[in-house]
Amino acid sequence: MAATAFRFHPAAFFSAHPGEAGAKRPLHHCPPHRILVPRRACLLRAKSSNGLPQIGASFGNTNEVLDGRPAGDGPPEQGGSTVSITVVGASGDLAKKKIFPALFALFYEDCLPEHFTVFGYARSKMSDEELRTMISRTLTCRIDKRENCGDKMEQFLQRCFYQSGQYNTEEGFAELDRKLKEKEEGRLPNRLFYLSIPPNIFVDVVRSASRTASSSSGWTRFIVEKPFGRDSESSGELTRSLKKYLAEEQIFRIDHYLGKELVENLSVLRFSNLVFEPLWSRNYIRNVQLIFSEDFGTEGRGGYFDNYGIIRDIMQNHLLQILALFAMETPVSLDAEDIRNEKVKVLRSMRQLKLEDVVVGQYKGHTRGGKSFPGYADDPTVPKGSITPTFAAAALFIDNARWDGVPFLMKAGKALHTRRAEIRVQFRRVPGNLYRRNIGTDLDTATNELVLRVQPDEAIYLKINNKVPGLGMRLDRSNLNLLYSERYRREIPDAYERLLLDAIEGERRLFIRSDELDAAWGIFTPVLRELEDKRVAPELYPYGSRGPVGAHYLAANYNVRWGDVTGDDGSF
Ligand SMILES: NC(=O)C1=CN([C@@H]2O[C@H](COP(=O)(O)OP(=O)(O)OC[C@H]3O[C@@H](n4cnc5c(N)ncnc54)[C@H](OP(=O)(O)O)[C@@H]3O)[C@@H](O)[C@H]2O)C=CC1
Ligand SMILES: O=C1O[C@H](COP(=O)(O)O)[C@@H](O)[C@H](O)[C@H]1O
Repeated sequence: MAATAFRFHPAAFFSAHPGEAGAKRPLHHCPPHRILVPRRACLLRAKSSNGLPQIGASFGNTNEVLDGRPAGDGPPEQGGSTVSITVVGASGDLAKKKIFPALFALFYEDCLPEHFTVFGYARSKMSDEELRTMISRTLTCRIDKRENCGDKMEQFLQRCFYQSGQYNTEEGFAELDRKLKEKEEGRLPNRLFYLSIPPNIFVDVVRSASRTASSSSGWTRFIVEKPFGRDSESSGELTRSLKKYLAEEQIFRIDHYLGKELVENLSVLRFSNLVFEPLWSRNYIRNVQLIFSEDFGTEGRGGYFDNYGIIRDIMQNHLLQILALFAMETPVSLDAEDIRNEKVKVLRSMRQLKLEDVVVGQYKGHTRGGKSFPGYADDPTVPKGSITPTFAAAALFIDNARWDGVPFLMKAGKALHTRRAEIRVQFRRVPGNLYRRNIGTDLDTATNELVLRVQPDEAIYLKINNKVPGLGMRLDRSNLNLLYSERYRREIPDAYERLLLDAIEGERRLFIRSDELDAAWGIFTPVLRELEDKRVAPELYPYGSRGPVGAHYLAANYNVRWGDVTGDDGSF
C-alpha cells in the first residue's frame, strides 16, 4: 500500500528545550499515562486527559448500562480486551479529513490498545482494499526521522475493514456485528461507533446499531457529531430519541473545539496561575471577546449550512463552550461531572440573547487581484434568495455575581479576510493612571489585554504598557508572548485525536452532557426563531473582507472595540 502525503517536521523528534523534562526523549509517543494496555492490571493504573486515574472506566468493564444491565456484566474475557471503532459514514468528508487520520495518529503514537480494529461503514460499495486506499490518501506522518512511518501506515491499514450497509435497517449492522465478533477473537469486546453522518439519520443508526451491533459484554459508546438539533425543541427531541436506545453514559456528544490545545489550556491558565484567577471577574475585566473567522466560504457544504447558519454552526456550540470554560467557577475536581456541573451552572446563568444584541451578515461575491470569489448565494447547493447568516456578532451576558454587566462579545464568520480563532480579554483601565499624560486622551487604548489564540499559531500573549528605553518618558505597548511554536517543538495534536482517545478511555470531560446542551439552546433559540420569523435580512459583506460594519456598532453599544481590528502591537 502506498503511503502518501508525509508531513515531516525536522527537529520535532527530540526535545532540546530546556523547559521540557527529558530532553532528547522522543516526544511523539503517547504520554505514559495515556497508553492503553489491554491488560486489566494495567488498566487500573491508566490515566486520562484530566490526569486522573480511569479506574475501571476505561478499557475493561465499566459502570455503563446497556439493555438494563451493566455493560461489563458479561462472561470473563479471555486473552484481554479489544476495541472496535466503527466510523459510520466512512465515505464522507469528515471521516476522510479528520477521523481516520486521527486514528492513525493515535496508533502511530502508541496510544491505541494493542488489540483494536477499525471498521468503515456506509452505503457506498467498497472493498476493504478500496477503503484502505481511500484512507491512505489522507494519512500523514508528523515527524522526521521516523523511518518506520510507512510500515506503521501499513500496519494501521491492515487493521481497517469495511462493511457496506443501509443506515435505517438492521441487516448491515448485523453483518457488521458478525465481522466484529470474528476480529474480536474471544477478547472482551468494547465497541465505539463514530456517527460521521448527516443529523437526519443519527437516530436510525443508533437504533439499528445499538440493537444489532452492541457489545455483548464490554462497553458500547456512540460519538455523535454536531449539529445536535436546530433549537431547544429539536435538540430535546434528538436527546429523547437517542435515550430510547442508549444510556446518557454511552453518548459522547462531540464539540471538537473542546479538544483544541489552547481550549484545554484555558483551565490550566485560570486555575494554576495565581496571577490570573484574582482578576477573573467584573472587578477587573471590562469585556471578553470570542472570535472565529474563516477565510473561505461554505464551499461544498452549502446544503448543510443553509439549514443551520453561523449562529448554530459556530456560536451555539464552539464559542459558547469556550465561554463556559472561561467563565465557570472553580470545579470541585477535574472529574468530568464536576466540570460539566460548573459549565451548566454558568450557562444557566446566562441571559437569553436578544435580537437587538445580534448583527447578521452574509458574504457576497468579490473580485480581487483579477480573481473572483463567489458569494454565498452563488453556491448551487444554497436555495435562491437564502437569508441564512454566514456572519454574526452577538453580545451575551452572564447574570451572576462574578460577571454581572460584563459583555461577552462573540463574532463568527465565513469568507472573511483571515482564518483565526481567539479569546480576547480586555481589562479595565488603571484608575487614576499616573501616566495618563503619556497615553493621550483615549485611555482605553492603554488597557491590558490577554489573548489566547486558539488557531492558527497557538499563542497566549498579554499586552502590557512599558517605557520606551531612553531618557524621555514615552510609553509603548508590548506583548508578553508565549508562542507555542517557539516554546515547544512538538506538533500539536489534532483535536480529534484527543477526543477519540478520551472516548476510548471513557473520559467524558470534553463531551457535552444533555443538560449543557439544553442550557446552550435555551440562550439562542428565541433569537434564532425571531430572526427567522421576521426574516431579518443579513448585511452583505464582500468575500475576503472584515465583515459587516454592524458588528462595530454592536460593540460600540457596550463601549467595546473589537481587539482583532486594532492590531497586535497596539502602539500609541
Ligand atoms: N465535514 C466537516 O468538516 C464537519 C462535519 N461535521 C459533522 O459531521 C457529520 C458528517 O459530516 P460530513 O462527513 O461532512 O458529511 P457528508 O455529507 O460527507 O456525509 C457522510 C456520509 O453520510 C452519507 N450520507 C450523506 N448524505 C446522506 C443522506 N442524505 N442520507 C443518508 N446518508 C447520507 C454518505 O455516505 P454513503 O452515501 O456512502 O452512505 C456520506 O459519505 C455531520 O453531522 C456534520 O455536521 C462537523 C464538523 C465539521
Ligand atoms: O464545526 C465546524 O467547524 C469548522 C471549523 O473547524 P476548525 O477546527 O477548522 O476551526 C467549520 O468550518 C464548520 O463550518 C463547522 O461545522
